[in-house]
Amino acid sequence: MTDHTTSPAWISSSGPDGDVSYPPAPWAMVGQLWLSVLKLRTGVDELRPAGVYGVAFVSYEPGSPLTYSELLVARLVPTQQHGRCVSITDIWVDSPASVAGGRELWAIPKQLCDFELDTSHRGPLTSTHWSTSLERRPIASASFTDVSRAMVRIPFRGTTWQPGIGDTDGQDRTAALQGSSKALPCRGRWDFAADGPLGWLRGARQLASFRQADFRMCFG
Ligand SMILES: CC(=O)CC(=O)O
Repeated sequence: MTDHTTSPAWISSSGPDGDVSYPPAPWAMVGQLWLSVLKLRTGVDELRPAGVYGVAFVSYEPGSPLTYSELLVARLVPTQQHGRCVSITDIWVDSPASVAGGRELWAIPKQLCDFELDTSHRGPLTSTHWSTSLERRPIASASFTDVSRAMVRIPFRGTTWQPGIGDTDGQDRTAALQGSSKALPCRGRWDFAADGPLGWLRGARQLASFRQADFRMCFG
């Protein structure tokens, strides 16, 4: 994890994990993303109803203003102003600056956890294993094999909508995202710890997985 905090334009914050500074919006990020789409039969609460969810591991790499790992769960929600938006229900990163920036700029409810990432290449094939834990207790792990690096770059765009949180004084926030990546379906297998914060996804049916290799994204 590398936080570059020298620019005076960065925003200082006494975030939930101590004093940090983070870049102003938008964030121009580069990295790697692995996403699986799951169908949850039984809702958990108002924010997590039955339906289709995306669960992803992301590595924001050098070239990004903040570098960190991320685990997120999101679903599509209808909004009046922006149509269907991505809404993140659960998210962890390993950068206190990213926690503060995500929460204060966009109401993204980031928390901290620990990550392990292991990636290896054989020819065009990439094999990847991710795991996460919170105070040594597992949250989720996943393994993927993909050939996305061999794909041509294709554009993507979207909008996130987040319900208000304390860090935004209860105000909803939206953020535009757009970029490009080398994206293809891949093989993915997830395990959610039964007694962890994503245990509610254990029974969800996995529908498909995708890898976005070498993405470039402008967020916010
Ligand atoms: C730029 C971002 O905040 C994206 C994320 O970390 O989810």
